[in-house]
This record gives sequence, C-alpha cells and structure tokens, in this order.
Amino acid sequence: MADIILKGLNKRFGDTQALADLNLSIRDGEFVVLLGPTGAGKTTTLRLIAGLERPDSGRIEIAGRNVAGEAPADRDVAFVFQQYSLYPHMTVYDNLAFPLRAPARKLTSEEIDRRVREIARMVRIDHKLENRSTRLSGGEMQRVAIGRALVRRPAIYLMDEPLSSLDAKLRAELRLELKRIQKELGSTLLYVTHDQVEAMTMADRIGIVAEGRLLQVGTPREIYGNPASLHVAARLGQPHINLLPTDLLPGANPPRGTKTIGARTEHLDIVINQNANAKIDWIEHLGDQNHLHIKVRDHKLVTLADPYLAIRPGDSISLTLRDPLYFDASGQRLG
Ligand SMILES: Nc1ncnc2c1ncn2[C@@H]1O[C@H](COP(=O)(O)OP(=O)(O)OP(=O)(O)O)[C@@H](O)[C@H]1O
Repeated sequence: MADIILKGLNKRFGDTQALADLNLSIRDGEFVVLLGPTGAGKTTTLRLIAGLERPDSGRIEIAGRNVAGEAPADRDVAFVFQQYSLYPHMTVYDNLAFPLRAPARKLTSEEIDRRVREIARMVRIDHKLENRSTRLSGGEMQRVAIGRALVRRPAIYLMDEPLSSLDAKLRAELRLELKRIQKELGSTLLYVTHDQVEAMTMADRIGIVAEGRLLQVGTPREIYGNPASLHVAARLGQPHINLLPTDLLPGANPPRGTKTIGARTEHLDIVINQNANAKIDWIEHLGDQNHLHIKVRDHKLVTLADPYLAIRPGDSISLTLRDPLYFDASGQRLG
C-alpha cells in the first residue's frame, strides 16, 4: 500500500501535449477515478506512473520515493488493461498463480494455493479454476485479469477502463465487486474511465481531466454539486446539464458577469398551469423514469420526471429555476 504524488507532469508525443502540468495526490488506500473524454491524457498518466513512459518533466513519488530512475518491475504496481490479457493456454488457476510463481517471490506452493483460491473467491471465479482461460465468457476473463492483478498485492493498482468491454449488467455487477474488494484489501487504486456512472459509484474522489490538464478533483458529490467550470458540470449528470441564456427562465438571481445558466433536473420546478412559458415537446420513457424534452421559445431542455407525472406531449407548463449554477463567459463558475 502506498500514496502517489504527481507533481507538474508534462508529456508530449510529437505535436500532441498529452499531459500539461498535471498535479495530483492520491492517499494510501484511496480509490481515485480519472474521468475524461478520449484523448484527455488518462492512459498516459497511468503509463507514466507504471514506468512504461517517461515524463518530459515533473516528478512521480510512490510511497515517498521519487521513482524516476526505477524500472516498471521495481515500482510495485499492477496494471489492468481494457482488454484482458490472459495466457490462453493456461487454466484460470495457472493464470492467477503465474505472478506468484516468480522465483524472486520465494512462496511455497501451499501459500500460492491459498492466495489463488482466496482471490478467486473474491472475484467470483472459484468455480472455474480448472477451465482454460479461452473457455470463459468475456466477464469471466475480465474477472481473471483483475484477479491476476490483485493476487500480487502490489503497493498500487492502475486500471485502464477494465470494465468497458463488458455488457451493461456485468459492468454494474463488477463495479460493485471491485469497489468492495478494494475496500477489503485497503489498496490504493487509480482507475481511468470515460463512464460517469463508474466514476460516481466507485470513486472516493474523481479527477476530471481534459486536454492533458486536471480541471478539478473532489468527491463525487463535490464534483457533481459544486463544479468549478462549465466543462466539469457537463461531464456529470444524466440527462446532460441544460445550458441556458440568463434571460430565458424566471427564478434566477445571476451574479454580475453571468453568461450562461446551468440547470439540471433539481434546478427546475415544473408546474402544469395556464401561465405557461414552456411546452412539453416529447417524452422518452425509460421505465423507472422519463426524460421530458421541453421547449422554451427556441431553446430545448431535457429534465428527468417521475413516470407517474400526469403530463403529455403538447402540454403547457410553467418552468422556473431554483438555485441553478452560474458561469461567466470563459465557462468559470460564479457565485
Ligand atoms: N505513443 C503515443 N504516440 C503518439 N501519441 C500518443 C501516444 N500515446 C498517446 N498519444 C496521444 O496523447 C493524447 C492522450 O492520450 P491518452 O491515451 O492518454 O488519452 P486517454 O484519455 O487515455 O484517451 P482514451 O479514453 O481514448 O483512452 C492523445 O491525443 C493521444 O493520441
């Protein structure tokens, strides 16, 4: 177990500035998720920590050591990639035991057996230990890949979208399991994704990255409720935050310099009445909830609604803002 400190990391590939002055501290035992769009620099950050790339400048500390001169094998880091990279000719058991059989580890076969079975139980693959790894479903293969990283008990785990190749149901299951296992082991975990639900449900803290920069770090609640900028606000929330001109809806109290109002479902009050300033355009039925598509003059908004709300396309409503978010012309949050 260990903490990780990244100070002023820069990395350039040709004309691309993959990382630009990235600073981040991860505490021992913390689960931090880097969330950002494709090309934001998330994988590059993991590869620098693992020692698979060298930064152009900046410093990486693991458990208080400057690791600049250390080879990947000496950094005591386990990496799980998006695509499970198992040894196809081996059984699940041997795939899990492989990292423990390195001569330098000097483990007895009893100790290896105990650790393999313990981890197999944790990742719920203990009933398939004798199967060849090629004869598993995608979700099972990914469990083995995660198990193989966990079995070594390194100081830190780095995971690069490990669940993205799975179907939605499995992803939701493994999300919970991974979080549970991480808490059980007390390990430090840096996890990369562009899936906001993964970030919100698993992270102790989320780091929002864009164009090689870390825009904001905080608990899921802080990032969602108190975004520092329009960019951060737009990364979280389903449906997307509505971005509106200041004079579109009543109920706002914009501070000086406000250019854009950000309104999520919880910032919009809907009343069905005659004094309508808005119209229901259409309704998307998602089962447990509805997305209301609303038209206000020539602006379109989307908000969540209870499926029992008695409302139909074409209905007139009065729409009022309640404590929305305010942003200036450069997208920074105000007030
Ligand atoms: N080896 C490389 N050679 C050239 N350019 C690279 C290399 N690795 C990354 N890049 C570039 O650096 C930028 C950041 O890439 P990175 O893989 O870190 O992004 P990411 O946030 O992980 O994206 P994704 O979600 O698509 O994996 C991108 O513009 C990418 O094209």
